Amino acid sequence: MRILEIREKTVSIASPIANAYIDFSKMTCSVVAVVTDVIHDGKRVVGYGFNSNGRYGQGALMRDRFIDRVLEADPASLVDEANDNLDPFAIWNALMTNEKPGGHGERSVAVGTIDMAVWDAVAKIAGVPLWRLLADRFRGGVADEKVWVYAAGGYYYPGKDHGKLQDEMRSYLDRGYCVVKMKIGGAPLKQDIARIEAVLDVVGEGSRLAVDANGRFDLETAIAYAQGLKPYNLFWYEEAGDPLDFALQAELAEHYDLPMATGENLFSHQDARNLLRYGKMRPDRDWLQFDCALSYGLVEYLRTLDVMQELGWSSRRVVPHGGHQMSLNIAAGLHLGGNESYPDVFQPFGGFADGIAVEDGFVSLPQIPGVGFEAKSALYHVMREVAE
Ligand SMILES: O=C([O-])CC(=O)C(=O)O
Ligand SMILES: [Mg+2]
Repeated sequence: MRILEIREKTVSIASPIANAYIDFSKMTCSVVAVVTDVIHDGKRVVGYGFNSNGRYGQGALMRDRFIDRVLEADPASLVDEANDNLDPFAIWNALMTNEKPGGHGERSVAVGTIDMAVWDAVAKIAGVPLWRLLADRFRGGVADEKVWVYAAGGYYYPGKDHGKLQDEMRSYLDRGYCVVKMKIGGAPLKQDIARIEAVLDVVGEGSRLAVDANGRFDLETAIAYAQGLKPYNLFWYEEAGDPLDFALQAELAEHYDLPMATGENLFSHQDARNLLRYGKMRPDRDWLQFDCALSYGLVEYLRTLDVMQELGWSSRRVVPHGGHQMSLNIAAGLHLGGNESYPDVFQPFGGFADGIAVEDGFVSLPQIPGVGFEAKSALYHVMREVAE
């Protein structure tokens, strides 16, 4: 059993939307195909992956060094004999050969995307959905049958008035979501408060609305927003300050005792550990948003979950960023708290399998082998082209 080829194609996910920090007018995303020599039911097993929005395509890094390290490794060293399958941990070690620690930069995105495709292949070779494989290998066979999801959107874009923002949020509720998320920090506080009130008119209660500042604020602004947001009792206040400014996060906790969330831009278990050690995040109410596709993949995610456990955090406090099916599988198989969803933006990479409806804020899982990409036809169409 061996990997024959790893292909990458960078595709556009450009759109006119903006958060408080970036616009997505030139956003791209890597799609990866890991082609194996395994034939199942007359068909070659190919694993697929893609990186989450917000970081750009990583084809150059993959071609410069990561892909060759896997292809040049002794194929026997990449096989897990006990499970008669490819070994994602050995493949991860091959990917990271001659990489120094620290300075995680964006190589974690390149590795995370390839790792996603490896796990897709591994679950396909095993003939089971990835969430089932993860529950069997790491959680004594117990998987969640459904996963809580929230609808992320509420971006800034030209001409988006309160009416359009309200229509967007109403359409998420109509599609079965109970909690929605909107951007803040791209307009002055007063205007953002008016946007929040407009959305609350639609969703009803603050407990059904999360807000995301995308790391825009300095401490003073973060505190001013905290004070402005407090009366609304929101679901969470996300990424107020720079993702690596743990002192800001810790200080903000002195001014805001309601739930906060962060972590989507921490790309390693060491960075996650620093957040939990120094950021004064509170395990009884705060949320962590580490995204495997950006942070060295599932092999590293298992380490991050271990770090959380060591520091007294339940895995139920993680709701990953990225709105992708890989995290949905991890959420169900490894007992996370839920998953982000982008019902409308970042298509065809956002959203879940065709025909799986959101009911009372929960989705069920695809039953096909692998991550489930083949059950989302618009996405699979893009992926298949990379393998062909
Ligand atoms: O706008 C973005 O970069 C995405 C984001 O922060 C999120 O989904 O939480
Ligand atoms: Mg965010």
